Amino acid sequence: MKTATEFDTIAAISTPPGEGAISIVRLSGEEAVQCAQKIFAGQNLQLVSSHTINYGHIVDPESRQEVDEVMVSVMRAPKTFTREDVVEINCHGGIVATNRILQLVLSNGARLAEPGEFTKRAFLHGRIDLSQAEAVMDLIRAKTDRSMKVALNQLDGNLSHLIKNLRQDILGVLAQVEVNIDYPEYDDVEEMTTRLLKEKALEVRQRIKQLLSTAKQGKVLREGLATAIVGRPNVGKSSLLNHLLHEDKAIVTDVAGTTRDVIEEYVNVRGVPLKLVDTAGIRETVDKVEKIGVARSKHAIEQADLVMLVLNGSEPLTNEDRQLLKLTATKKRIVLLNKMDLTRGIEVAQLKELLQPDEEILTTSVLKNQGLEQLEARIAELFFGGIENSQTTVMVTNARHIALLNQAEKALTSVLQGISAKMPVDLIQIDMTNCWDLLGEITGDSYQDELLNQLFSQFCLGK
Ligand SMILES: Nc1nc2c(c(=O)[nH]1)N(C=O)[C@@H](CNc1ccc(C(=O)N[C@@H](CCC(=O)O)C(=O)O)cc1)CN2
Ligand SMILES: Nc1nc2c(ncn2[C@@H]2O[C@H](COP(=O)(O)OP(=O)(O)OP(=O)(O)O)[C@@H](O)[C@H]2O)c(=O)[nH]1
Ligand SMILES: [Mg+2]
Repeated sequence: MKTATEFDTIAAISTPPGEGAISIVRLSGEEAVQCAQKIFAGQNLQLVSSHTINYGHIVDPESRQEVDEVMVSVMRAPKTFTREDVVEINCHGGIVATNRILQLVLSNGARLAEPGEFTKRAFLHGRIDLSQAEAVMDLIRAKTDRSMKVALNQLDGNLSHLIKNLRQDILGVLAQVEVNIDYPEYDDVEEMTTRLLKEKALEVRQRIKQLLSTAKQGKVLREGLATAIVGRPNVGKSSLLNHLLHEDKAIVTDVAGTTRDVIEEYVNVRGVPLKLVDTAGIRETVDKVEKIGVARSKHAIEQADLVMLVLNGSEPLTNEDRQLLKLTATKKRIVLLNKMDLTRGIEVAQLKELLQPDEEILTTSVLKNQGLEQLEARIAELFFGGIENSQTTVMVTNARHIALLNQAEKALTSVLQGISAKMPVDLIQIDMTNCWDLLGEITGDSYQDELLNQLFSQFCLGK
């Protein structure tokens, strides 16, 4: 068998598997048009203008059997997704027709594309850089409008521009340092040179730190804000979870201690991705199973980005409530007075003394569906209040980028340490150059084949 190369004409089904209105079999490479022409009855695809879509039929050249009625797009290099000749066969979306067309293409000069190979070619041919290629995948996987915007922003090259500018700056300084060393014009050239390096290292490190701070927000966008619903037994925690989920996921009864284990669910509240964790009510308990649940609730509080502390508004504050208030005091939290449909039994003034001075209390009745709009608004406010507008700011969301930025930051710290320790300039230069290299790995200005293989293998087939 011939080994696969980056020069082969590749083909894959680019639409999701299964039944659909239309499916696309995509080809890319030098022989894409010729290959499609062999199985196409209609216009001569080798003669049609580029970027046209052409009606016709797919015919098996061996059996002369008609396979499907199709529309075929012909897009010639270089203005294409891969910068190679691209042909897209738009067929009827059945599994059989689509697979047969793929088989025909494969027996007429194309080989099956590896996952992500189309996008890999777009990268190898310089249409997009590595961070943009990674954004393509993020875009497909995006679960909310917000994370979609962040990915699109990265696909548009905004992170790339930022990184490229930083690298340009570093390169400028490195060049200046070379000149100073080779042609010392002044006596204090040594001092001038280190000052230059120091200024630039500080400036770039500041910008890297700023980028890294967006990573935290990005993690929330991707993974959801870990939100623990806590409170003593029977206050309505599971009812609240069910309300936010719009389904009866957790068992709700009037028996205290109903929830025994931690329940985790993902919801989207006004564009905020929440990873909701319903916990067992916390109280001093003798029941062994419940005890374990309580320990897990405490753990859930520790892990949470946000805590919703539910109190029963119809009863006086208990010791458990006070303990929970204490346990969650340092957390970002929303305090809910639930069961407001019943007569009020809680002393609000007393409760207020246990809260932060500016902390609001939300009154709700999950049973009567009251006060829950305000809760949703509060969640959105807490979340977006801490997040900069991602349409204008670049956000770093990718683990590989974060790791490289952290390393680049360390390299700059070494530069600064070297300067304070009065190390020779050429040693300091090494750290600075290292930083330049590390940043280059984000955009793929320098990369190893192994990385490419690993990255693109995570893509969908046909992408
Ligand atoms: N049918 C179809 N739809 C698709 C894609 C595709 O490949 N085929 N895409 C793929 O995933 C996405 C669109 N992305 C694309 C990005 C660049 C180019 C492209 O041809 N770029 C050229 C020329 C641009 C121009 O004409 O101005 C270039 O950048 O040189 C095409 C598609 C989503 N929709
Ligand atoms: N009157 C009133 N009853 C409510 C309200 N919210 C929940 N309940 C009721 O309170 C009882 C307990 O609700 P759950 O949601 O199971 O409470 P929980 O906090 O999950 O309880 P545990 O799992 O035992 O810790 C159920 O009978 C609910 O219908 C409310 O706003 N008003
Ligand atoms: Mg419960």
